[in-house]
Amino acid sequence: MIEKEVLVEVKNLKVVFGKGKNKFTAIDDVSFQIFKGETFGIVGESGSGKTTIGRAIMRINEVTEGQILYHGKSIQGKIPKEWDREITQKIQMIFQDPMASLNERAKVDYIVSEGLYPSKKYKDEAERQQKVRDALLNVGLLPEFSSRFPHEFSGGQRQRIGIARALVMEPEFIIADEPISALDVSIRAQVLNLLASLQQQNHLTYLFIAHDLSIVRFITDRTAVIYKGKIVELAETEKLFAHPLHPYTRALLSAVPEPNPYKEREKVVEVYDPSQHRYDQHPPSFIEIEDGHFILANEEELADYRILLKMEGTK
Ligand SMILES: Nc1ncnc2c1ncn2[C@@H]1O[C@H](COP(=O)(O)OP(=O)(O)OP(=O)(O)O)[C@@H](O)[C@H]1O
Repeated sequence: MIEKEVLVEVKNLKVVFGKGKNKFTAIDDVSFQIFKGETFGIVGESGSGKTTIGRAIMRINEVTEGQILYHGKSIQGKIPKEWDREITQKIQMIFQDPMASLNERAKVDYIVSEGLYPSKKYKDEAERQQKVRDALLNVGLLPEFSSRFPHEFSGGQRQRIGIARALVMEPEFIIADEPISALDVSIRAQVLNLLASLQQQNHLTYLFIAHDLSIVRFITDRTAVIYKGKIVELAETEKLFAHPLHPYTRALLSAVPEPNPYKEREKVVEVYDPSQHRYDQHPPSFIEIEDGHFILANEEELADYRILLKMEGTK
């Protein structure tokens, strides 16, 4: 087996918002690794905690318990200044809504440079401007656009500006939080293809957050399925789609429209009922059921899943 280099490791992450009666556990004991060069997907319905995980890695959301490691080193709490600067540069985020995430009063030049200014990654003004021009070109925009304001652009172009803002930092790891879901259906594929080619050119690693399974299937290598703050299943994307084990994953997948209209009629949409698990007496843990395939289950369920896997394997 090829040894995979772990770039990001999230260990037993817990994020709790609020205090006292308003306390809300948004992320509960979540663990996963992201390998260098891959696209790792997190998929789940609205409010399941996808963005909270991304924001915890970006150090926007505070970690209540657990650890986040980058290249094996902690990125939380009190860390050396040099390391802080390095991860601020290397980890970038692309946001969901390009209409809301760009400063309307600033020109593109300033928006794209925002991360550059404190990073000291350029020696003079000419070099900074050159970096902005290169970033714009890399995302398929004209360098002259740097003197315009966000309102002069379409949704797709604005998202390209958001991508340029991340790219100009020469990142290694990009968290893309539903980067195309706010865009017109007609331009989604262009932006996805742009992200894919930038990954190739710049050897990037992506954490791709989405609720749309067909996009996840298209772009990710491995996928984690999240339900109410817990990852219920994680596997190579093709495997997950071919042999989903957890009832929540099965329900999610059963709701995806089939490309073949004749097959659609035969398809049974499964409904997930969380009360089917008897976790009061036998709590679950996140277990590797086969190589690289993890599932949230207790002992009893695990035995059932093993049988299911064997049956699917012999089909
Ligand atoms: N700063 C906060 N304070 C209190 N609750 C929060 C905060 N941020 C997020 N939450 C709550 O945590 C839960 C998870 O939110 P999160 O945004 O991570 O979900 P999501 O899966 O990304 O959903 P969406 O697809 O709608 O963005 C939600 O119930 C949300 O209301």
